[in-house]
Amino acid sequence: MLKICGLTQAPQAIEIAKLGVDAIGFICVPLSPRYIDPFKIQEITEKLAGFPNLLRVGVFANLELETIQKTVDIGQINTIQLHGQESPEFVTTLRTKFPNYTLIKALGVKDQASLDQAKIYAPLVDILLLDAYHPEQLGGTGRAWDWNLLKHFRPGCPWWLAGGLNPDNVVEAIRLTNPDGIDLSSGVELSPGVKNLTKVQALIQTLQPFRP
Ligand SMILES: O=C(O)c1ccccc1N[C@@H]1O[C@H](COP(=O)(O)O)[C@@H](O)[C@H]1O
Repeated sequence: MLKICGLTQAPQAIEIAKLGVDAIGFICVPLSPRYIDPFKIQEITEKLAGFPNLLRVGVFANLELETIQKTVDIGQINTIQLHGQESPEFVTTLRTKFPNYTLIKALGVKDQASLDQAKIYAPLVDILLLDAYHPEQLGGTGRAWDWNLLKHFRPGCPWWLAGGLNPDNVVEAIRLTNPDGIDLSSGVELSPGVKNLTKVQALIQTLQPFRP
C-alpha cells in the first residue's frame, strides 16, 4: 500500500490518484503547515469519485470526537488516522462510532518501549503506522529514523512505515523492515502542502517491483 500525505490541492490529488496510489492524506491538525479545512477537503474528495478504491485519509492529532465526526462528514473521508497521544480507550470509542471506516493509529517510535506500546493498539485498529519520534512535532518531520528497530516487528495487524521516506531511501527501508504499506509526505514535496509530482512519479517507478 502506498499513501501520499499532506495534500491541499485538487489538481494534485487527481494527478496523484491517477498515478495509482492506494491512499491520499489530508492533515486536519490546525497547527500543521499542511492543515486543510473540512470544506477544502470536500472540494477535493468530490473530484475523486472516479477512484472508488482510494483511501481518503483524514489525519487527526489529539482532537475531540466531535471535530473528527464533523471533518469526516463534511470532507467525505473514509479513513481516520490518529497521529497524537490518543489513548486505547479513545481509539476504542472511535472504533465504535466509525465501524465501517478504516482506522489507523500512528505512533512515533523512540525505542523498543514505543513498539511495545504500539502493540497495545494492534487489536483496536485496522492499521498501525510507525513514524519518526520528534519531541516537538507530531508528524511530517521529514526525519528518517532507526528502522533496524523494526526488523522483527510483527504486531499482529497490518502496519505501515512513515518518517523521512523519499524516492532515494524507500527501497532500503522496505528491504529492512518489510512493511505492509508506506506513507510519505515531505519526501515528495516542493513546500508544505504542495507535492512534487516529478518525485511522486519517480517514487512509483522505484516501487514497481514491490507493488502488485
Ligand atoms: O504532515 C504533517 O504536517 C503532520 C502533522 C501532524 C501529524 C501528522 C503529520 N504528518 C504525518 O507524518 C508522516 C510522514 O511525514 P514525513 O514523510 O516524514 O514528512 C505521515 O504519516 C503524515 O501523515
